[in-house]
Amino acid sequence: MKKTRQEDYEEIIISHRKIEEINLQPFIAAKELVKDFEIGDYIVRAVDHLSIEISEHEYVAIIGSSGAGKTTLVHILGGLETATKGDTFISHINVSHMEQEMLATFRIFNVGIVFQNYNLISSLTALENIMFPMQLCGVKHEECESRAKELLKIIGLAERSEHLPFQLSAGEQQRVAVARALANDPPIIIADEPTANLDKKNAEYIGELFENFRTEGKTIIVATHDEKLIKHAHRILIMEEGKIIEDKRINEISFKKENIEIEMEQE
Ligand SMILES: Nc1ncnc2c1ncn2[C@@H]1O[C@H](COP(=O)(O)OP(=O)(O)OP(=O)(O)O)[C@@H](O)[C@H]1O
Repeated sequence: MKKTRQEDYEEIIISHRKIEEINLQPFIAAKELVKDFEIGDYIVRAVDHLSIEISEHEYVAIIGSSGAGKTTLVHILGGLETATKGDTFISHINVSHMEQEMLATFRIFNVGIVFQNYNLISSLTALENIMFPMQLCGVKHEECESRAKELLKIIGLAERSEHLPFQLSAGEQQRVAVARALANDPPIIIADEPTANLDKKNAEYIGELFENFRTEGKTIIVATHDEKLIKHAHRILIMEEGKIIEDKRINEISFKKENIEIEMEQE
């Protein structure tokens, strides 16, 4: 359906502001999502008529076997990917039909993203990588630098600000990526297997950082197999073949958590 000029205008306003500032609570909802990938004549259905609601300040871990659709779902919920069918609402704003450029702007203010492979810009130092999202938002250089330095301190890498990604270990690179995700202080953090390439100590550290962000009020959605992240979650979604087959709040699962850990260790 063609949008009216007013709707276009509202989208532009919304995409350039933080959802908190327009007085809407961070809240994510997906309705009847379907995501198909077409490879020639072959269609892979990665997400299959999936609906979910996530409240603000929830820490949600999405688990499930390889190919279950976790990455695809996290990407759609974070506005990184669009669904083939269905709607995604971030704080009541339907982002499913937003134009790519606007969606990118909306994301940069509202969603911090952490990838498995860090995705740092190799020619920029740790400090510059963290400054980058703020620069995209038009924040003044001094302000970007001071916030980036503050974030480097939080992640314990204040001394490494001038180092390029290749001069940092995997764990350090991921910490920089986490700091970058926080640069614009977004209300939502999404992460896709953020500890997959890290050793136990670094994975624990990322788990603790996420736990801190949760207590600060961020909404966190993480696709993971890692118990060190899952143990901090309020809610666990188990996916299979593009569907959520179990949706458990932490108080329901606390006594069953060991089972989940055992299952995962056996994988
Ligand atoms: N870009 C793509 N093109 C084609 N098929 C894709 C694409 N991305 C994902 N898929 C397919 O969609 C399904 C779900 O993939 P997805 O990466 O979301 O699963 P996952 O649960 O995250 O798996 P893993 O734990 O191995 O990362 C898989 O069958 C995968 O092959």
